[in-house]
This record gives sequence, structure tokens and C-alpha cells, in this order.
Amino acid sequence: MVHKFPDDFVWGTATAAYQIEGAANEDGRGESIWDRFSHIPGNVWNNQNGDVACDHYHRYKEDVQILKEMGVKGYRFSISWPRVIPDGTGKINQKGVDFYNNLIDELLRQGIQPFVTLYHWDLPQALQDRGGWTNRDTTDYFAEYAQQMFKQYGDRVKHWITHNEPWCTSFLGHAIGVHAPGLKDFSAALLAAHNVLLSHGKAVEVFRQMGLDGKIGITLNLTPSYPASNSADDLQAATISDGFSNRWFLDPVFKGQYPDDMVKVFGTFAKIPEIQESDMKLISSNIDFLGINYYSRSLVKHNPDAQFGVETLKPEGQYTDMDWEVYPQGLYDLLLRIKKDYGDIDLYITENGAAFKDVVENDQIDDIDRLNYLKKHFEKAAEAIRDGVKLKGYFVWSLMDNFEWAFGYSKRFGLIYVDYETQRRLWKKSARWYKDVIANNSVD
Ligand SMILES: OC[C@@H]1[C@@H](O)[C@H](O)[C@@H](O)c2[nH]c(CCc3ccccc3)c[n+]21
Repeated sequence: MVHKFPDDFVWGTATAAYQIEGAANEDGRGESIWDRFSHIPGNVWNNQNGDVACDHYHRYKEDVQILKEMGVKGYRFSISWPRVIPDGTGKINQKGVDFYNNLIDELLRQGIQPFVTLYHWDLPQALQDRGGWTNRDTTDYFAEYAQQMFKQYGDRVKHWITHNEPWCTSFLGHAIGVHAPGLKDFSAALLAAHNVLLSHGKAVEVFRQMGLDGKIGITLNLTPSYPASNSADDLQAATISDGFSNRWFLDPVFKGQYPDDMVKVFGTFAKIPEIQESDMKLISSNIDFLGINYYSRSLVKHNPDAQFGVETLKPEGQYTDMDWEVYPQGLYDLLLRIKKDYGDIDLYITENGAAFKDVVENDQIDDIDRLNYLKKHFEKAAEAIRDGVKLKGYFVWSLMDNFEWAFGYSKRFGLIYVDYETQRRLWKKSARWYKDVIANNSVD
């Protein structure tokens, strides 16, 4: 069966600064918390780091040429805050600003819409030294940074994403500790989450005050949670899992309040952040779209000995190289739920993709697992649109293989294979297939 997409559907690919740029110490770039974190032995697989990555800082024209050949309508990338404002506040680094000017101009020259993420986890280390996201002042530094970026690029960039995945910034970085800055303090994580959300609200306020034409939103990683049975205990476990993964961020952004059930759950063992009068109104400032990063689902059951009384299961089925279950139905269910529970707002899939082990033979990469993963998820997206969801675009994670955070370069998500020895880019089978999907604007 052929799944057709709307005429103006924005097919794209996504990347992030620290994962692809390299040039970590070049042209005045300041240190980020991921530079610091990745250089501490033990934090990243094989002690790898983003010093060079895909050398995109020097190869951006070649990479934009690949986007052009692929026929993408949009390209989602992030700005490295310490590359443009090395100390996080104050002085601008003109060479850093020029890099993104050149990238944006190159994209527009090729007829590709830039979708810009302001924060994709690479906080300037200078701000971390002052408390980072646990310091409320950082929300003002973020608003200052956002204002500078709107001023520099707002004439050409029409889609802005304030934050990529506040859940990861807060919980992976401050509670679990596997991401920068590597803290293991749940109260710090809740405070960081609040300040990240507040900084989002302050940036939206600045964007509106500047009267720019363009749209602004936020990207959340969302994981639909399913109960292992219909028992009251398992249903409650799924509700708690949904609260931790999704509603802790969706409710403030769209309803201007934290979910009561989760305040009670978290409050039994952690400090709920002080919330000032205007905070929730700012956090729930009207946005133009929601970016959704979807990868997989959670299947859960009640277990009194597990954290929050929730045990995550591993059902039979196919798994990616990240050990994430392949579950396309979760994308459909998630999209319909967002519309039902949070309103009929424009949605973009700002990330979806899969890591599988790639084998290169005669410069060919027959990544049929990745191709089939994407095909199944595209089909579910088409069904959601058919059933009334305002899905406006889809960005595949990722354009090319890149630095996969704590997994280093050991996990490949790219449509394009990167040979890190030579920096050669090779089209995988999935990239050629994606080119056809875009050209036909349909999946069959
Ligand atoms: O793990 C693949 C990608 C990352 O490379 C992106 O930078 C990041 O935005 C992103 N988010 C997710 C889903 C949330 C998640 C992140 C890290 C680890 C586990 C789950 C997957 N991904």
C-alpha cells in the first residue's frame, strides 16, 4: 500500500553541533561541558571525544551538497553556544558566528530550510563553573544567547527550537550521570529541569518581543508507556512511567503546571524546586510547534522493589544496536495522544532513526534493518496524518554517523556512513532509499 504525504511535508535530517563539528579548539570556540566530560577517562566508550568528530566545521559545504543530492526540504542542526559566546555570556566570537552564517547561507542557496536548535547539550563550561542549569542565572544567560542568535540569523532562520530534550539535559546529566555534567543528584535534576524549562520560556518571550516572523518551539523526547497487563498495579506503573518520561515536561509547557501525581512521587525522595510566581506562565508561553523525538516505547509492570515501583520489560521482538525495541506503533499512538491530551498544535518528528551495525563491502553498505525501521515508522506517521494529526515534517536521526555521546563512535545512526580514518562520507542503502521517498513524497 502506498502512503502519500502532504505536498508541503518537510522531509529532513537532523544533527547536533558537538556530535559532528569537531574543531573543538579552533577559531575562538570556548569549552563546553561535553568537552570537559568526554576528556575525563571512563565517561565515554574507549575514552573517545568530539575534538574532531565528523570535521563538519571544515566540511560543511560537502555535507550540504549531500543534503542537496538527497533532496531534503529541511535540515535540523544545533548551534554550539560556546562557539558563538565562548564564556556563555558577554563577548561574541565573530568567527563562530560566521560559521553559522556560512552554513545557513549555503543551505538557503540549495533551497533547504534551516531548523535551528539553540541548545543540544553543550553548555559553555564557564557557566557550569557557576552552577550550570542548577543556577537560575543560567536562564538569563540562555535568553541573552537566544536574543543574539535571533538577531544574527532571524532574517533567514524561520524555525527555532529552544531546547533539545530537557529530560536528557536534566536526568541523564544530573540524576543518572551518564551525560555531562555527570551529576547523580535527583533534586539537582529537578532543579535543572525547571531552569531549562524557564530558560525556554524566557527565549520564547524574547522571540515574541523582537517581532520576528518565524516559528518557535521545543523538542521533547517522548516515550509512550504501555502496561504489561490490565491489572490496577500495572496500569499505575504505566501512568508513573508516562509521568516521568513525558508529562513532567509536557504539562508545564502546555498546561503551565507540573503533574500532581509526579510531584507526590518525586517529593517522597527529592526536593521539588522553588517555583516563583511568573515561572509557570513563562514556561507555558504559547509556542508554534512541538518537536518530538521518538525512538521506542516502554513496556512496564508494577514491581515494589523497582524505582517508582516500575519495572521496564524487554518483550520479544527486534532490537536496535542501542538495545531499543523496534516499535513503530508507538509513534502512531504517541502522535494521537499528544493531539488528544495537549491540543492540535503543529508537530514535527525532530528525530527518529536507528543504530544498527554497518558492514562496508566495496564501498556499499546494505543497511536493510535501518531502511525497514524507517519505512515502518514513516508508514505510522502517514496513518497519524490520515487520522487528523498536524504532522508537518520528519527529520531522520541522523544525516551521518557521529559522536553518540557516552557510546562515542561505536553506534552508527547515519543515513551516510562516515569513515573516521579518512572522513570519507559513503551513502548507505537507506540514504538512497530516503532520496526516493522524498522525491515521491510517499512510502510504498
Ligand atoms: O541516541 C540517538 C540520539 C542522539 O544522538 C541525539 O543527540 C539525541 O537528541 C537523542 N535523543 C534520543 C532519545 C532519548 C535518549 C537519549 C540518549 C540516551 C537514551 C535515550 C536519541 N537520540
